[in-house]
Amino acid sequence: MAMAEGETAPVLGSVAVVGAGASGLAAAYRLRAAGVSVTVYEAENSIGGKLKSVSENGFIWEKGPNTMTENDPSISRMFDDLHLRDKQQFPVEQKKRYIVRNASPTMLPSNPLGFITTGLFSAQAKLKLLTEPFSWKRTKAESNEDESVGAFMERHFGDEIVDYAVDPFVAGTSGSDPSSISIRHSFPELWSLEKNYGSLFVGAIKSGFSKKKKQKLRPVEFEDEDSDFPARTRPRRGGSFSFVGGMQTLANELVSRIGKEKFKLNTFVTGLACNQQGNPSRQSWTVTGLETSGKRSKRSDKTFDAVIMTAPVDDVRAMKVVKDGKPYALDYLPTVIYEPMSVLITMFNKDSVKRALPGFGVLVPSKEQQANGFQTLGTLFSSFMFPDRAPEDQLLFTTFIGGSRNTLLASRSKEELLDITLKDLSRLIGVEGQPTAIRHVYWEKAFPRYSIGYDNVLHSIQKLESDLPGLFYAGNHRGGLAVGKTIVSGLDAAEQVLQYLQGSGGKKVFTMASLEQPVS
Ligand SMILES: Cc1cc2nc3c(=O)[nH]c(=O)nc-3n(C[C@H](O)[C@H](O)[C@H](O)COP(=O)(O)OP(=O)(O)OC[C@H]3O[C@@H](n4cnc5c(N)ncnc54)[C@H](O)[C@@H]3O)c2cc1C
Ligand SMILES: C=Cc1c2[nH]c(c1C)Cc1[nH]c(c(CCC(=O)O)c1C)Cc1[nH]c(c(C)c1CCC(=O)O)Cc1[nH]c(c(C)c1C=C)C2
Repeated sequence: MAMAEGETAPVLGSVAVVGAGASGLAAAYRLRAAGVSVTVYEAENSIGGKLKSVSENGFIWEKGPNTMTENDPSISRMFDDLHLRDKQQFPVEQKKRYIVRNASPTMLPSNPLGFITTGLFSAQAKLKLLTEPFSWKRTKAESNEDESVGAFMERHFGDEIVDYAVDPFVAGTSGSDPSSISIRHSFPELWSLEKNYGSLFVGAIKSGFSKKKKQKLRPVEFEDEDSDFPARTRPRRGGSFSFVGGMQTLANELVSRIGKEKFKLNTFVTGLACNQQGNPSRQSWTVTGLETSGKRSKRSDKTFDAVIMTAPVDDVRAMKVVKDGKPYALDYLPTVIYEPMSVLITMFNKDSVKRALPGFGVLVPSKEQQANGFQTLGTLFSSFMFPDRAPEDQLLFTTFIGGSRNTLLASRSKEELLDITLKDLSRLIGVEGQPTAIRHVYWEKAFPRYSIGYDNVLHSIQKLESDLPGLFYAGNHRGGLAVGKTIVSGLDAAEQVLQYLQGSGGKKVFTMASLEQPVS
């Protein structure tokens, strides 16, 4: 519909987004693109949530995520729209990853020949893996009840693969351990493979499991005269990546598109009120925020058509919610277990590291902690992955300590954690002497644990949304911990809000001439 000179596009509605992490920013970005007026509430003094890059003295290091993957077309569309392609940064070495075996970093095989020759697994373990289609145990397969990742994978591949592949992978992607997390919620694709095919091997082949992961990405759509591929068909680069300047660059690009003026920083949302009397209508939501500046706090109430909530479930439970004038109890929201994690950043002169390894990083299995006294979960070779993260003569490492395995270690002091880190790095990569600089970040609630019985959390979130029309939940408490998954979660919530504003699902809430303005 053409607009008269000077006429502004009709505001399609007003939405509050609580939380300026990856999911909240993605949701706000999508809503703005569709012409919705957004207000983003953020308790902290900065945006990004767990996305926090620090640039100082020639180093760039991450408090939270170091990399992400582009595992959904909606992320690709967002990157193209934000012109992020030329800011994407791929690690120098994607594949070289190490797992400690017999106290020594051993490269994880990345192809069939490597698998045959690797010293990471014994011949029996290799045989067990190769004969999985015939040897996997069906005990739990028929039942629908949940199962731990460890028990599931042990049924298919045996305990050595669990100890030296599954255990470090789980630690390195969630800070948890195979016996504590649910297969159905942590690796739903694997769970479905067993349901549909029994053997994971057979299922992966028949379902094109790995091909499907690659196909999810659209070919790149831009003219590039010196490309090897004809323009418009060049496949997207796979694997994990960061951005020039660190992961915070993604958050900053989203904020500049959304508009800084849409953000209320230092504003903790303490309460929500919805007044619909059973009939969702415009401006039926009131958000109460407590803005802190120095020692002073100021309460503010503002009304909206809908709310997207990305705060952790524990924070939501602490909020005061009123529905049609009566208190709405949130005590059905279950307590979520969170993995604590300390991140220790160390910088060294290059000549202090006698056996530097080329690659992504090294993971320490639980068995190696128990048998050989290691105490770290793993270390990213940050400046090897991204050489611009440290001055030419320095090396930057990111070490993770804690998680479900070493809960108490996570909250130790920087000095104690440095001592633990230096001991492990000395044995693994020949670090000598003291680092030139150290940084320490402690995340008390680094990751929600997708434990067995996590259905309770998911069902309670669904109840929250169905009891309170116009409230939509997004973030890493469902759909996955990865940055990419939380972005998709935020984009999905925005799509649901757009449908809600249009009044689909039976209840006509608002009529709009044109709902969606395509994301350019
Ligand atoms: C140390 C670490 C390393 C990681 N590494 C990786 C990695 O390499 N790759 C990867 O893909 N993922 C990684 N992750 C996971 C990923 O970073 C997170 O899962 C994801 O960023 C979470 O995004 P979110 O929007 O769900 O939540 P968050 O980023 O936690 O954002 C929620 C926001 O809500 C705000 N908030 C909470 N309560 C309120 C309130 N009442 N009012 C207002 N605001 C509120 C918070 O301040 C926060 O800013 C890592 C996470 C950590 C902690
Ligand atoms: C040693 C501990 C950790 C390391 N990174 C994290 C922890 C707890 C946090 C983390 N890293 C990734 C994710 C997203 C997981 C996902 O579902 O995609 C999270 C929450 C990325 C990642 N890290 C590793 C893998 C295999 C992935 C998935 C994406 C990719 O393949 O790159 C393994 C890994 N993590 C760490 C190291 C040192 C390492 C491998 C050597 C550190």
